Amino acid sequence: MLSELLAGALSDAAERRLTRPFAAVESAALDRAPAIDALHALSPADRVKIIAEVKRASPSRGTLAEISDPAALAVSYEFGGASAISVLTEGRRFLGSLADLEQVRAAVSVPVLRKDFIGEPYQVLEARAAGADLVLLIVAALDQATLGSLQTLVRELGMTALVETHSAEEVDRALDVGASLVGVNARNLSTFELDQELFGRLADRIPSGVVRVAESAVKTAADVAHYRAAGADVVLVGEALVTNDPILTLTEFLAV
Ligand SMILES: O=P(O)(O)OC[C@@H](O)[C@@H](O)c1c[nH]c2ccccc12
Repeated sequence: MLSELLAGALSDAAERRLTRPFAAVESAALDRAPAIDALHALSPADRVKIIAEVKRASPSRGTLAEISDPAALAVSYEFGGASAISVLTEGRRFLGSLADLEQVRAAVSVPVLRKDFIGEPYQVLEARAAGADLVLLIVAALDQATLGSLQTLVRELGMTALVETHSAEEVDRALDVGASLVGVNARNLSTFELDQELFGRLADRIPSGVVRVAESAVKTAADVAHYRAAGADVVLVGEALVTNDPILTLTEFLAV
């Protein structure tokens, strides 16, 4: 499934490139106001931090929410205390777009993450051109050389990579390319199975100085507390926020 998602995202990027060539996206990326320092916004604190996700649908859960106004949702997230906003820009299965990201960027002042299946520099430049401060890089989808070169490009553009892992070996690969923000996704993107204990098993492999992000499988405040107790600096939440009152839910989650 993961390779299919990546292939789809790359083919959609190739399509966009026909009307918006590499050089045009590159100059748009360089023309943007500098990216916000996401590492600072997400740095370890005496309270858990939350990345709140704008997510309409997913291949494993189907349609989650309408979200006709992603900017309004993101404003609620910011008001509710989110430290950053994740925007799913994958169009085929998650029903997102770069336009969603641009609207969110214009509406909030916290860092914004492009959540997509990224495999080539063009997509990183698109992210910066749309105003993203963070880009997701999924270790399982990339060979080590590509992971390293994409992480370098993200840094050169002043952005931060959230490097997503799902095993001890993938955590080591993330650290090998110098990741400063490492995510552990409870969901296996090939089988869609959830393992909420995975973060706890891998957290110790992530050295202090690297920000630890627990991704997926948060339904209740108790789940946030569980990840926090296991060492999460940041928790990334999608479904629970788009299917409930976002401000109330965030307030509850941040009170753990
Ligand atoms: O809706 P949830 O279970 O709270 O999960 C959010 C986020 O972790 C999930 O959307 C996600 C994590 N990694 C991804 C990679 C691609 C697409 C989506 C994701």
